[in-house]
Amino acid sequence: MRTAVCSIAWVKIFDRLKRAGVLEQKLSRKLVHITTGPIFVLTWLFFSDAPYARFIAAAVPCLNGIRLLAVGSGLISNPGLVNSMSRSGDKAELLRGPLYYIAVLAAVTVLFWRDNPAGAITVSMMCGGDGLADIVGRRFGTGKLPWNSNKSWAGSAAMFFAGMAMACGYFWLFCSLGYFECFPLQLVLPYLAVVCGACTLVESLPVNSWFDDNLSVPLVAAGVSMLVLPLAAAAAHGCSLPQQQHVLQMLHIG
Ligand SMILES: Nc1ccn([C@@H]2O[C@H](COP(=O)(O)OP(=O)(O)OP(=O)(O)O)[C@@H](O)[C@H]2O)c(=O)n1
Ligand SMILES: C/C(=C\CO)CCC[C@H](C)CCC[C@H](C)CCCC(C)C
Repeated sequence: MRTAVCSIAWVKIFDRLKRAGVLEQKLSRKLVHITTGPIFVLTWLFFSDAPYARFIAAAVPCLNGIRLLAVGSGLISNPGLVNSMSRSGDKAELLRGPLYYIAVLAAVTVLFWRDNPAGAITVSMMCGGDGLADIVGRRFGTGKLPWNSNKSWAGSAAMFFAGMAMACGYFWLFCSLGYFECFPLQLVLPYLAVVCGACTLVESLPVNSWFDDNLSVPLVAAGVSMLVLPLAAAAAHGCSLPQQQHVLQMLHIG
């Protein structure tokens, strides 16, 4: 309940800052994008160990989703929310990017929760990575990517390193709190780099008009994490490359 109230208050704070002229619309929207997901992941730490805790936590994005559905479809009028969450001021936009974002938060909460790093990695790439790509790319993105003139090397580099830094932070935090097995960070880093690299590549493709970044990036982050994290675990337990391939075969991937 407290988290649900805080989520509304958090979005309102950015709306006020935008109205006061402290933040411009695009930046305010991106800061909401960058901060809400990662703060929500931190609230997971306040839940009990009960098996149903993840479902209670997932109620927060679900309630926000119902609110977006109601406003986006015109059932409820909330011009403030429409202005701060949409690019063009069109309420129907709430039913795309922002709704996908919330659906991803609900899905990773239920599917991965605190015991699978894939969840925190997915949120890191969708929020920290994709969000910073926009902020850095718009300001310093003069060198454009050869395969997409809308995206830049600076934006993609920011996405890769910001996503990776955030994922490492969560990895360290969740390990120190005993939610998943601690491996040396230098061992996990190459595997994490594969996940972040794949997400960065997908985000850079010129497919955004029909495949929203808030869907493509999390899908790739979760999928590749599930593929490489067992390998990282196997390597941490001293398995050789052939043994790691055996892990893949056991997962029906090799
Ligand atoms: N790898 C990237 C990603 C983004 N950008 C910059 O950030 C802007 C917005 O990118 P993006 O978020 O993909 O665009 P939209 O989907 O239109 O915006 P939003 O995510 O806010 O919906 C781009 O035009 C570009 O200037 C960039 O330079 N390099
Ligand atoms: C603008 C957004 C995405 C477009 O790319 C982000 C939309 C954010 C939502 C409207 C609010 C989401 C709230 C979270 C589910 C919970 C946050 C909890 C917390 C305590 C801040």
